Amino acid sequence: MTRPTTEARLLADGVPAALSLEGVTRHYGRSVGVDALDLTVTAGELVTLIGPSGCGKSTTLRLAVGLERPDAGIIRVAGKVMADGRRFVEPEQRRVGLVFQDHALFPHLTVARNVEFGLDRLGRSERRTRVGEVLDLVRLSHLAHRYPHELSGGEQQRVALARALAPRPAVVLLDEPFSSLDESLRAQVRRDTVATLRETGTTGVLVTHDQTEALSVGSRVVVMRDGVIEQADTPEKVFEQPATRFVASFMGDADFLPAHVHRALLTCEIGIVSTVPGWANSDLDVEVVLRPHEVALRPDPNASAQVSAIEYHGAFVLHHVRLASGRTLRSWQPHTVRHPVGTAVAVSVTAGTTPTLLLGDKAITSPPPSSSLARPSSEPLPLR
Ligand SMILES: Nc1ncnc2c1ncn2[C@@H]1O[C@H](COP(=O)(O)OP(=O)(O)OP(=O)(O)O)[C@@H](O)[C@H]1O
Repeated sequence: MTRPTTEARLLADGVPAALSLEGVTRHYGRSVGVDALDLTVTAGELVTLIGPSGCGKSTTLRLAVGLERPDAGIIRVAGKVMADGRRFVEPEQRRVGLVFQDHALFPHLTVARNVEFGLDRLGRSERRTRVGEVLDLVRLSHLAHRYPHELSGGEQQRVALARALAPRPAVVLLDEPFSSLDESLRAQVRRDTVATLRETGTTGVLVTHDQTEALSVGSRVVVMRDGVIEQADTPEKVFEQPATRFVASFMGDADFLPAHVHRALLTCEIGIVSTVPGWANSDLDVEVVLRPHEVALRPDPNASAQVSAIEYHGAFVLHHVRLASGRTLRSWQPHTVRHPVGTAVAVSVTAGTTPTLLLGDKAITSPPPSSSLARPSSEPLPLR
């Protein structure tokens, strides 16, 4: 990712970014926590942070909240420097709220006292008013006098959110806040949490392991790997236009086939995939990324591809198809369609698909100069 300029750390109307990390590095001996990380979260954004275990998600949160000191780089909250080579602001002075996976409520304090905990700078009546406001916000006023062990997991999570929001932080960091909840509760608590953050215009950074959660919750998705950001983009771009091979395979299922672009026509083992506008004069070997929802199947006794496995997922059935080359593609089919293992199938790409092309491990959107044909052709023929 390119380093943000000073301007990029400001919103158009001059409001500073809620959180920015510039060139932030934190190593632990020989292992990399984060490495020269640049991340800017604008006020009101809800960013999801995702990546494989050990990629530096928690380190990023710990640095932002002040539980870690960076080896290098600058961390700002609401435009103010929290950490750089000289300064280090303690966590309680940062205006950064934190919600943990295990909620981390004080077991000996009631709900109201838990929420009141970070409000010691307010007078008693202001504290009470604020506690009432945030408990109303998370719809828990009626449980204000209960203790954490008298609450469900979802209610505990709402108390943790209320406690984080009470001091009006510039940004709330949520470290896998739903992962201790069972699946049916998780979706509801997630919806409530996102609604509360949006309703209050709170800036949030949410760490998750769950690709669907990252895509559905975030206004922007940040994909990390080995302490660096691979791609930070809208959910649609991260899924539909992954910047790298890693992002393509980490954010959803993806298969890769050797392919060729010649005069804007993209072909691979299964035939013509699509046209590639703007590549009229190109001749280049690439790889094409195909996701299972983009792959269509039709039984055809003369076809060389065969269904090699099927997985029933409820609403959809995932078909694994072995191509003549021995490579495998996957295809989602509706639950009413099940081609038994061994069925010969014709494989094609569903209409309207604009697949990602890879050159090495990077996606390419325009033809490299080296791919140019000596003799230019006219524009590509449209596909029928
Ligand atoms: N206190 C520490 N001492 C040594 N190494 C650490 C320490 N904290 C983190 N690391 C290392 O830094 C890297 C990033 O860790 P981090 O906890 O940020 O990853 P993560 O993306 O949050 O992983 P997970 O998804 O498993 O929680 C890992 O290689 C980890 O082993």
